[in-house]
Amino acid sequence: MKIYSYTDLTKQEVESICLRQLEDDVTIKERVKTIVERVKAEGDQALIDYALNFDKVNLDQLFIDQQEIRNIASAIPAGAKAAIDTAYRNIKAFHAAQLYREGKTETMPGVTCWRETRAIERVGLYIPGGTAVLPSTFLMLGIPAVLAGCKEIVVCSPPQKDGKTNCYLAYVATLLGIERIYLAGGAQAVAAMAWGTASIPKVDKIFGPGNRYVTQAKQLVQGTSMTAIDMPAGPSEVLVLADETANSSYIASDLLAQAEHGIDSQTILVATSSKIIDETLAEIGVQLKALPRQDIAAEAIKNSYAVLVDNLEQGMEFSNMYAPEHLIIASDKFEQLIPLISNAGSVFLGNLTPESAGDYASGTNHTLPTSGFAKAYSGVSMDSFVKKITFQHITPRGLRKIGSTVEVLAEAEGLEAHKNAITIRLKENGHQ
Ligand SMILES: NC(=O)c1ccc[n+]([C@@H]2O[C@H](COP(=O)([O-])OP(=O)(O)OC[C@H]3O[C@@H](n4cnc5c(N)ncnc54)[C@H](O)[C@@H]3O)[C@@H](O)[C@H]2O)c1
Ligand SMILES: N[C@H](CO)Cc1c[nH]c[nH+]1
Ligand SMILES: [Zn+2]
Repeated sequence: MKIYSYTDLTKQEVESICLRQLEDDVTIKERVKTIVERVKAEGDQALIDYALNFDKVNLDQLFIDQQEIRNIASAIPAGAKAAIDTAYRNIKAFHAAQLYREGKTETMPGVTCWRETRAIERVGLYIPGGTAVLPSTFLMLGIPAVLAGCKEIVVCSPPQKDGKTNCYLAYVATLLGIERIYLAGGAQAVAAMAWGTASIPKVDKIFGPGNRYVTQAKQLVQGTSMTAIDMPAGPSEVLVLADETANSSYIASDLLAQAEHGIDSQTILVATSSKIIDETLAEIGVQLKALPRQDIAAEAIKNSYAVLVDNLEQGMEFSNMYAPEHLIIASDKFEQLIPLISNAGSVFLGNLTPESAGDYASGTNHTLPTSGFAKAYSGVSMDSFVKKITFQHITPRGLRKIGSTVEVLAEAEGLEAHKNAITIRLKENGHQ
């Protein structure tokens, strides 16, 4: 882990840290373009070939059906079933609370405007399954999709070694009432959902996190097919902002939790003293040894940073520039920092609030913007699965009230037909 002093960094150095530019980004872009083009041209056959190539699985069918999902789900251990049930309830409660009906506004007497919500009809959920299968992501995407009332929910996840999916994912499918899981991963799954293949239906919007291939593919299909995406939700990131009230063992555990996702995870420690940084690095060394995925985590930590700041406010200034997917404020003084947060995907307050709680079970969504996109995007929520359609209605009184305003503005823009759409109505209704 490289250690910097914030005050010694030049503006360019800060910008370069915030860029998270990884060396082979260009190669990934080219590889993804080839994969996407091939799926578009060859459909299912390309998916079968890529499953063999990347996932080392020979597939004779690209999905598992409801009966098979039920069979696989029945093997889930009781403890895991109970934990998934609890997470399901909490995530559902938090998302259901986001469902509210807006009122109507009378902008002028007789001119009424309002919005109504409609579900996006066909949604595609990508559930990562490369280095780890993530049933938690299935909950995070499936619960709001079902609550929103999406008619068709297409689920893709990489095939596992036995050419199927695991019991945790299958159990979540039964909870959500999803009857089919498509066995496709990576950029090829994203391309399949964007254009459709003989087996996998085309969708209107693709959701879900994934590695750099998945994230790049989502960004590519967004610009080239009639498919929207939730946001770029790539390799996991955490920024821990710590002061002397923090516990270095906890900080180390939070950094390692995201580091174990993949070697390109970004784990940043911003601390108000070098003592915290030194103690955390020592703790990381100790805790790493006990991790089954220590090689992955060690590599991610090696590529990460610690930044020494003068105080928490300066730390927030850096954090806002970095715009982390997850921000943990490891300080008892978190209350006073909340108003200073302008860019972050999801925030974890105080020393007893680990990111893992939000990753799995507290209720908030863990599908969040990475790579600095937290400056402009929100994480997945109920809003992601719906469109808001505006409506308006004008009465005779309203027409009289608003008529001349529209006529004058249309004339100012030189758009006579626009003006006439008002004038003709005013005349017919005897007002001019
Ligand atoms: N931002 C978020 O909200 C969020 C949430 C959860 C997970 N994540 C991230 O999701 C990622 C999951 O990654 P993963 O790899 O475990 O699973 P994944 O499902 O995203 O990717 C696996 C697929 O990648 C493809 N692939 C692998 N190597 C390839 C290569 N050399 N060329 C082309 N394609 C290749 C394969 O098709 C494979 O099936 C992690 O980086 C994790 O940090 C992010
Ligand atoms: N930390 C991930 C989001 O970046 C979500 C996750 C799923 N499982 C464990 N963690
Ligand atoms: Zn995580």
